[in-house]
Amino acid sequence: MSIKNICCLGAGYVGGPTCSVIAWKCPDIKVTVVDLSVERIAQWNSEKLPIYEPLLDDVVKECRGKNLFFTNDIKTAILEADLIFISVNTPTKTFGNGKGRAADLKYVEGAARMIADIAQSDKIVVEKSTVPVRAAESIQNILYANNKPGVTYHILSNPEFLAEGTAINDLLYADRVLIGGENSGAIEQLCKIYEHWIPRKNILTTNTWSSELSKLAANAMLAQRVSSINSLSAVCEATGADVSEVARAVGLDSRIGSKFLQASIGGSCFQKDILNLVYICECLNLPEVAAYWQQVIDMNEYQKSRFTAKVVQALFNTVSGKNIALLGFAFKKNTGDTRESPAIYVAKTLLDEGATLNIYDPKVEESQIFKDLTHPSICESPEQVRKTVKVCEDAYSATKGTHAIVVCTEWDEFMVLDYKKIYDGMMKPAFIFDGRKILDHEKLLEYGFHVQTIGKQLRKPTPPPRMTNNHHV
Ligand SMILES: NC(=O)C1=CN([C@@H]2O[C@H](COP(=O)(O)OP(=O)(O)OC[C@H]3O[C@@H](n4cnc5c(N)ncnc54)[C@H](O)[C@@H]3O)[C@@H](O)[C@H]2O)C=CC1
Ligand SMILES: O=C(O)[C@H]1O[C@H](OP(=O)(O)OP(=O)(O)OC[C@H]2O[C@@H](n3ccc(=O)[nH]c3=O)[C@H](O)[C@@H]2O)[C@H](O)[C@@H](O)[C@@H]1O
Repeated sequence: MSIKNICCLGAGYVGGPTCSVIAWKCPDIKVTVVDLSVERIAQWNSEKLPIYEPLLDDVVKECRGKNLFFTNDIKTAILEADLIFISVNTPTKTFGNGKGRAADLKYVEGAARMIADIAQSDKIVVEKSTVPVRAAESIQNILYANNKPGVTYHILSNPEFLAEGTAINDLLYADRVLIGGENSGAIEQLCKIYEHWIPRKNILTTNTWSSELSKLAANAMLAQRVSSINSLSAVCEATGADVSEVARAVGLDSRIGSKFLQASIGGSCFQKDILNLVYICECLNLPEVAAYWQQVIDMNEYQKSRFTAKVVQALFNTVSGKNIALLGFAFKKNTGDTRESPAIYVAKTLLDEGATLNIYDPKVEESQIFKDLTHPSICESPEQVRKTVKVCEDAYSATKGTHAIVVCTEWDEFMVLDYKKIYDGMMKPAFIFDGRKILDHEKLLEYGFHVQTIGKQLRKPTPPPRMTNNHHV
């Protein structure tokens, strides 16, 4: 038997792009993506997709209505499917045991219960969400606790390694696809799907627990590199070394490699997975291992707070009553996702210090910015946030009349702005804080900006020419 019908539970940043690519590459397979959210499914069926991801629109347009469907009819989709991906969210728990660290598996459990309630025939159930090691065991227990006679489930782990902003390319040209499981027949069926476009040598099969742990390990090691270079950026600022030069020199060692060595104001999505890894290590009574990975998270937090403290300090230790422009709100370029975005931290700190903010991001909706900044964990007074934050249409209107600019996301368009024009429209002295190291700092200094960035000391701006008698007309 080969797979003819796929259902994906969860139409998010993973379920949507992954299933769109599967549908595109496997025209003989019907792919149905379902979600509990009526609004999200309506967006997937509209002209404006619920997530921004380069190339995604093209792939969806190519397949939607042919062999790719988005629906809230979860029941029919599960009944028809031979294979079901669980791609639901696994956020950090906000309550009870493991609060603030453990992954909240309620959505995974909910998905497993739905399958158990609805399924009438054999299913391959594929865990695509990022989960703690041995989560597949819990899924299996739920499925078999409600077992109907004659229905067999095979549970596989198939973690996703795509990064937002490059999801389609990551899916099309994956370094590897990882499939963990115990049933060789089920593994083979999933391999066959990927083999439509991924060379067999790049499809790795392991036992279930190795697969689950490899996902957390990959994210932990990526995060560790970012934390390592960020820690060195502080040393650079204190010594006169330049972190970009250090990263280049270090990265040319083929054992180290040059990717993922970009110092910045701090990372994102990683955080929930490393927190989860730390929690698992503690539960396994491995405190030294837990402390090791905790330090990776702590360094990320330190980087955010260090950068924001520098902003306040440079602005004469007070931002109260000052108007500051935040360029970028997404956690990285080419996505509208703001989950764990360092911009939220920067905005919160500046608002707490009494600043007013103008925020501009090319892809984050105004409603999302206010949702993030008025979240109870961020602010006590949503009214106050609404009074002190303005979401702007473009970078020029956001920066006009402000005392300072903070670049929070590395959007390409921020590199090519007319900074002379921006400087002229700002209060003086005009400050710019490049949290992503994307701007031409020497040019900015020439225009008269006070410039600060990560991992590099910059000289003072050239002072304006002194007035002499010759200048009087
Ligand atoms: N965002 C990313 O770049 C990556 C995320 N992951 C992992 O993939 C998983 C999903 O992440 P995202 O897609 O970003 O989350 P998301 O929050 O964008 O999407 C999850 C969707 O699942 C839906 N959902 C929850 N319970 C459901 C149920 N029982 N039936 C149907 N739909 C249900 C939610 O309504 C939501 O729309 C997480 O475990 C995440 O850690 C893995 C690799 C990359
Ligand atoms: O499991 C996940 O959620 C995904 O997490 C990351 O993907 P993502 O968070 O989308 O984006 P990254 O490109 O990894 O960036 C994460 C953060 O680190 C920052 N970063 C990244 C690289 C770098 O060199 N420096 C740096 O500061 C980015 O700006 C961003 O804020 C991983 O790269 C994916 O492989 C993984 O599938």
